[in-house]
Amino acid sequence: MIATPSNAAMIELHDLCRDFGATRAVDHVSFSVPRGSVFGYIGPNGAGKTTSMRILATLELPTSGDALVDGLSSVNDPDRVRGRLGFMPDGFGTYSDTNCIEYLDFFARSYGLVGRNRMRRLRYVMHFTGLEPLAMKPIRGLSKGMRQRLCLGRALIHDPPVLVLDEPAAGLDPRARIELRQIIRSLAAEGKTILISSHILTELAEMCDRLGIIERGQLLATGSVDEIRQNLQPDRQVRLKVATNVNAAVELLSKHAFVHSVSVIEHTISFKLDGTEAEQIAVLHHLCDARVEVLEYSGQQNSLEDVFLEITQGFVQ
Ligand SMILES: Nc1ncnc2c1ncn2[C@@H]1O[C@H](COP(=O)(O)OP(=O)(O)OP(=O)(O)O)[C@@H](O)[C@H]1O
Repeated sequence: MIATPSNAAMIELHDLCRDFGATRAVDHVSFSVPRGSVFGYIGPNGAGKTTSMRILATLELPTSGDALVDGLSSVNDPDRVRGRLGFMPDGFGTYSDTNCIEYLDFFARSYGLVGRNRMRRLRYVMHFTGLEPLAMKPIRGLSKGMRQRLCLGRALIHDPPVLVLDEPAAGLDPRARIELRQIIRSLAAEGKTILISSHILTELAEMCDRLGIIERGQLLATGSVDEIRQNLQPDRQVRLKVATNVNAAVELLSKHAFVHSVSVIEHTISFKLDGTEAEQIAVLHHLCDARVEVLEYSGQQNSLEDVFLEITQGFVQ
């Protein structure tokens, strides 16, 4: 068997389209996710996240384009894709009378795990998800957070290299959300490649290496949080508060070609910088060298909510 290179793309969407009648749910979407990284798929209701994830998970066929897992087409090679991918859907199954261990064992058997290997995987997944104390508890008695852990356990049971998680943080309380973030990061550290969706950018920003923002089936932006923010807001807004001599500070700032839109209110000067972070630091050095008494010097960025609102337009389909 030829080993996949360590930085190879484990998830690839190639010009993926899916129509439902007149609705184009996924509209020429392409992106890739390298091994061991976490890609956040963010978009409002009806954006096309679930449809693209279901295509990757072989539960839906694309109208055109392809979705690859570890280089295998989910259209042409669905059986081998299923062996390499764990899917956590946004809804739970209908097995509420079974207990946790029975539920996981059912899926372990469905994936063809047998003998010691099955028991080993069951033990590992119960331990990893923290469900050991609840092994015998019926699913209907589980909290939302514990159900999500069980559903993640089900996606992990056959030890797939790729995980596709559809809104796993939905409805979780803050503690459960932090725990989920830790679980996701430790899975990525183990080398798993993860595609995870949400409506909310702030919910995923910290746990993802890269993000894709989708609306009405179209991918509107991709990159790290900083890249997306930088593309949207190339100018840095800086706020400077000085103890004395505001005019000297303003004069000094105006000597920098990349400083513009300077405004002053009492001892506070606001300006825009179209330079890099290093240039922002150079401006501060210049002020200090000229003995301007700086009380505050801070760069201001759009909040993640602002970034999301700026990219999306609020269309729902
Ligand atoms: N089986 C289907 N039949 C008809 N239309 C569908 C079907 N599945 C999805 N759609 C439509 O495709 C579009 C994308 O839906 P999808 O569920 O992929 O979005 P989503 O981003 O996952 O939304 P949500 O966050 O609300 O789950 C929506 O307009 C939806 O109504």
